[in-house]
Amino acid sequence: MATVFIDGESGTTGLGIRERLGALPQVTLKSLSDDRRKDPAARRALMAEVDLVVLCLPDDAARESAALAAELGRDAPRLLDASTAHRVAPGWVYGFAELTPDHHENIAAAATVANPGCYPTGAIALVRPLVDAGLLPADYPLTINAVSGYSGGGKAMIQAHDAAHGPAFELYGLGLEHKHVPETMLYGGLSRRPIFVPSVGHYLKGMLVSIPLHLETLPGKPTGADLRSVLQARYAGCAQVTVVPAPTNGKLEPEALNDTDRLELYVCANEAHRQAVLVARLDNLGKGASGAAVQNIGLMLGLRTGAGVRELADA
Ligand SMILES: NC(=O)C1=CN([C@@H]2O[C@H](COP(=O)(O)OP(=O)(O)OC[C@H]3O[C@@H](n4cnc5c(N)ncnc54)[C@H](OP(=O)(O)O)[C@@H]3O)[C@@H](O)[C@H]2O)C=CC1
Ligand SMILES: CC(=O)N[C@@H](CCC(=O)OP(=O)(O)O)C(=O)O
Repeated sequence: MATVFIDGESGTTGLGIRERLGALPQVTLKSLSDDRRKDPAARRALMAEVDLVVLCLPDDAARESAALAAELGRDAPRLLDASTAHRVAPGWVYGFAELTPDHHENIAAAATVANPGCYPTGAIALVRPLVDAGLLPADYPLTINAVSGYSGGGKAMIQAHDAAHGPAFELYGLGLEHKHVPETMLYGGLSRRPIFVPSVGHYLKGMLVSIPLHLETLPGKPTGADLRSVLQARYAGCAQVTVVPAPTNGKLEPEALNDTDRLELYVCANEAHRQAVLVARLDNLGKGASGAAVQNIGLMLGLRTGAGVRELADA
């Protein structure tokens, strides 16, 4: 039996993890009472009792919590951080299990794992195999467009949209400093900073990440089918990631994978115009947050969660 403490269990991501872990008989969840859940001494004491702590906190609180765990020295539990605080930090393993064919082994062996951002999950899944295959140069001038449901902004944005019927659609991050760009570059294998244009719609959850490409500008002038076969080869056998044929009606909407932990990848190409758009679809609270976290918890604790990657799924 493995013991887990979710620090921030009443937040959006924490609730999703708690719900998923509640269905796993091999895991016992430990909690603090409401009046003690922000008390550093109480959090550190509970950390000493468990195998794994999941941080579902704002970045500053996640750094504070990781420091509390480090104070326990040899008794420190393993950590999985859902925030942005440690995603490109030295010593932390990036928690995108499908990053490379054997990356799930790095997660399984790690003391500290950083769960990916929702947008980078889609962008890295599309880009990294193409960079590794030499079809997309690391310094290609990429643009990444994306739309998310408002739950991506946590409790504050959910309350704002629920209370006041927020804007139907809004571009944001137009200062071009979004917190997800560093991890997208590092784990996407990109040397040139992509232009990232996120947006949020007046719906709860569901995400599309899309990347336009001029095929003639890529090395070897590939077809859309060439790009698709690289993605298919990379994700063959992955339980959560599927390469799907382009929609025949030319449409994709963001909510189709809601309440699943799946990620769908598309290559939508027009060979006459030599243009393509890569698209990733996911539930930002599923594979974009809590679903990925439970996949990583399963790898770290050696549990069968039904969310395996290749060998783990077959074990
Ligand atoms: N929502 C999403 O789609 C995704 C979110 N994330 C990341 O996960 C993390 C959590 O996000 P999310 O769940 O959306 O955020 P929420 O705002 O929904 O929840 C955050 C939780 O942390 C608690 N908290 C804040 N400060 C402290 C503290 N000092 N000590 C203990 N608890 C504290 C809050 O308490 P209180 O209830 O009192 O406010 C709240 O319950 C963030 O870093 C976010 O960036 C990652 C991927 C996707
Ligand atoms: C709609 C919305 O506001 N989305 C959030 C990202 C959500 C998320 O992924 O947060 P992490 O960085 O912790 O992964 C944003 O753009 O800041």
